[in-house]
Amino acid sequence: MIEAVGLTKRYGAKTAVYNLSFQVRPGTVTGFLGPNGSGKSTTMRMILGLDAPTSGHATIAGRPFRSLPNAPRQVGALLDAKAVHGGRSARHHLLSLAQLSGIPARRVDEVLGVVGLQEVAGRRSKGFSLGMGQRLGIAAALLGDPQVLLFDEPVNGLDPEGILWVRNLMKQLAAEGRTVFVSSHLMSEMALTAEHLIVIGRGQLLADMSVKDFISAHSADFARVRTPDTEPEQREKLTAAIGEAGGQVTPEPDGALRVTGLPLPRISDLAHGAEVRLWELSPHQASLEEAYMQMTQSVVDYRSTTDQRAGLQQVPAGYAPQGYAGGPPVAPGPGQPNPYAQQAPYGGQAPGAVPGAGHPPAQGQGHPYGAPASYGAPHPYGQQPAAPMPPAAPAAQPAPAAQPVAMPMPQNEDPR
Ligand SMILES: Nc1ncnc2c1ncn2[C@@H]1O[C@H](COP(=O)(O)OP(=O)(O)OP(=O)(O)O)[C@@H](O)[C@H]1O
Repeated sequence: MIEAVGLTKRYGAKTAVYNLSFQVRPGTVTGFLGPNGSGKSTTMRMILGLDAPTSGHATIAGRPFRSLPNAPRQVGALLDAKAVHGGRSARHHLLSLAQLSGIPARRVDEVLGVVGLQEVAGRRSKGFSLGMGQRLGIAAALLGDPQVLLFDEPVNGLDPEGILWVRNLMKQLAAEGRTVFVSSHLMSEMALTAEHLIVIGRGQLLADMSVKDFISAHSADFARVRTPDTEPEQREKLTAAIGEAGGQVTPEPDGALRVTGLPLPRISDLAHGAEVRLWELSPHQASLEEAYMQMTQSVVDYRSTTDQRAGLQQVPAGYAPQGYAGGPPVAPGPGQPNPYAQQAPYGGQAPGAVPGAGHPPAQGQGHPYGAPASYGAPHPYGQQPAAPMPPAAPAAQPAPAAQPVAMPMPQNEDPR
């Protein structure tokens, strides 16, 4: 189990984490959510003894990380996939970690197989893609077969197959009774992977509860209603009837109506009474993403503004068709000179060009990781769901936040 008690971290005037208390229990995947800069990585660093708390403490299995005997055999972590010596091959990177922790060398090939990197194990990791680096980081976390695992955005850069694999890996690790604490910004993925959530905003606890409870506590169920597309007056009649009956109607992008505040049979009766035909009337539960957005909208620090393209609205005559309203220059009208005439089309392929080194393999060719053992065949971390976990208590108060930082791996590197 991981436990944080009154964890607080200040960097000068900036409070990154404030009075954070929670437990991450074994046997379930616990998602760690929060907007950019909310303190997730800082919290994980404090749990792993990489940052000292300003006050409060964090323990793993009842002890601070730094006083755990042979910590790499008890705790595995992926914090920053780039924190590897780029000149070292994947195998050598893992071998050096194994040697430092007294882990047998044969375990290296096991974890290379689990993450699907056997084919590139001899390649220097500096040539690895983002996703390959993530896989190497996950391999390092699994090396000591630890009971407690922390993953900071493990699916970052992974392809859909890799994302599915990580999801199943996390669930399997939890089903084996391990403690799995994983941060992610991908809400749809979290909804499929985690059973329990710890949500923070501006360094403070916003929620500590099951995914199911979180969704029902922070969003409303709704009905989707669709009237015949060809008869907009039917839609208007139904909207009016629902409004008069106290329901709230929001148009959906696809033309349907989202109705809250009325049960489905009542909506059906109202439609019948207004002589409106229905093409759809279906119950819906809000997604984790909707619930998360609802809860965290007041603690988001970094918001985009509309791109006004100041000073770029006026495109020189002859460079844009009428009605052009910003964006990159476009092709000239007929009879006008084309300033890009000598350039190859963007993204296009010059006549006679052939794919060179670095192009992805064509369909049917081997995967660059050549990973039958991990991609297709069953591996030790299969597909069983994790066991459920009871909810714990929430708490909260606001505090400031700023820029995210890169994190080193909790291990000794040996740069050559
Ligand atoms: N070493 C540091 N010095 C100063 N400020 C820091 C340091 N590390 C983190 N911070 C600040 O602490 C806050 C929390 O950062 P942290 O990286 O923990 O957030 P996060 O939730 O992991 O963000 P993201 O989701 O973007 O990765 C940010 O405001 C960040 O700028």
